[in-house]
Formats: sequence, C-alpha cells, structure tokens
Amino acid sequence: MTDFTDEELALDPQFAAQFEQGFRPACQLYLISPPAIDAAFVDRLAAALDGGRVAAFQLRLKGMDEDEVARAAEPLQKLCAERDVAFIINDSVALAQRLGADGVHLGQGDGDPKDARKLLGPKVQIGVTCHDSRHLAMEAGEAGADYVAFGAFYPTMTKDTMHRPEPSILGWWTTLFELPCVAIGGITADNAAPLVAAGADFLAVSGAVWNHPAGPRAGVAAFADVLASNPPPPRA
Ligand SMILES: Cc1ncc(COP(=O)(O)OP(=O)(O)O)c(N)n1
Ligand SMILES: Cc1ncsc1CCOP(=O)(O)O
Ligand SMILES: [Mg+2]
Repeated sequence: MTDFTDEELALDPQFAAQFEQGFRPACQLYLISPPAIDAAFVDRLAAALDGGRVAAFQLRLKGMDEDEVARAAEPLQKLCAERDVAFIINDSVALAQRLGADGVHLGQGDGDPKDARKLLGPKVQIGVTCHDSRHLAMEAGEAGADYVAFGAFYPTMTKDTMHRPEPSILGWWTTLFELPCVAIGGITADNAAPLVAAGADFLAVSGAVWNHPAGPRAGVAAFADVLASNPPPPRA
C-alpha cells in the first residue's frame, strides 16, 4: 500500500519509465471488517476474497478487549497471508505489534503516527484518518503515515460520522502528493465512480460487501467494473 521503492522501480525499467511519466496504479479495494463478527466470519472473508482482488483487510472490531480481538484475528490474519492481502489492525498500535500485522489504522484520537512508527518500524503500514481536512492530511504525511484516509464521502450505517468531504479533496491530494489516499464512508459499487475518477488510490468499504444481498463474494465482485473502467488521473 505504500509508494514504490527505488529498488522496485529499478527492477522493471519499463515500469520505472511509465512511473516517471505520471503512471498511477489503478485504484484498489481496501476491505474493512464488520464491527462485530462470529466464528464463521473467516468463511465470509474467504468468500469475499474469492470475489476479486482485495489489497488490504482491516480488522475493525468495536467494543471488544484486546485479547478477544487477538483471538479473533488469528485465522483471519492467516487467511490474509495465504491470499497476499495486507492485514491491518484498527485503533491499536500495541495490538498491531503483538500480532505482527502488516499495518495499523489510526484515527485522530488513536495515537501519534510518529510514536507508532518508532514502535512498529519502517515496514509496517501506518494509515491516518483525516476526515475532510487538508491540514490533517499534510500533518499525517509529515508524521510519516503511509496513507491518508478521507471520509465519510457518503452516508453510512457503519459509523456515526461528522465530516463529509467532496471528491475533489482526493484530486487536490493526488495532484500535490505521491502518498496514497484512501476514500471511505458509505461507498458502494454504484456511487464509487466519482471517487475513483477523482484519484482515490484505495476504496475502503465495509457495508457494501458484508451486506450485499448476494453475499460477500458478489459484494467484492461488484466493484471490479468500477475499478477497471475509471482510469486514475496521473500522479503528482
Ligand atoms: C481506512 C480507514 N479510514 C478511516 C477509518 C476511521 O478511523 P477512526 O476515525 O479512528 O474511526 P474508527 O474506525 O476507529 O471508528 C478507518 N477505520 N479506516
Ligand atoms: C470506519 C469509517 N470511518 C469513516 S466512515 C466508516 C465506515 C465505513 O464503512 P461503510 O463502507 O459501511 O460505510
Ligand atoms: Mg479509530
């Protein structure tokens, strides 16, 4: 989920040339768990991952203590590793460290990204909630975040939200900065196109996948067209 390193660019001269000319990888899906899960959830996650490419999965369980989340995480983290999906822990740097997660997502009240970096090291992805704020996003970038997240773009039943950015904040960000940006909040396959076209590097989605009437596999598959048919704007 991070920018390409010099080593990666050096490995593929054709890719490096495209990158220099403003090539931007296509927008990808970032799946967020439901706020509560049961033991059968691992099968639902497997079905979702069968529906199409998912770049990252965030375990976002609310109202559970850390030991319970750690127990729930085990089979899900294993599945993500098997499917080459980055496993991200929400809220807790300590839990991300304990589990050896690929990343942690921090809201504005979840701790300082600089402290997280000191604890987790350079390889763990750190994402930061920036609501509708250009200022918060620039601060997060300076603090060493690997991505910034804007939202909620649309009404959502998954979380009480107070901020409603315009898609143009994504275009503003991608025009000025290389750091990837995530769009979140009420995103469905039907309303995602303006976010992809504006420059979102990732769509973070929960309800549209887990509540899809035909199941989570169909929920992920529904995004394939919108991700493929809206080419991203050139990067900064
Ligand atoms: C990718 C992504 N973006 C934003 C959030 C929201 O984080 P936060 O503001 O800390 O709220 P909670 O998710 O903790 O309720 C997120 N989790 N993931
Ligand atoms: C965690 C979070 N942060 C802002 S909106 C949101 C909920 C995302 O879930 P959904 O895709 O169901 O709106
Ligand atoms: Mg949080």
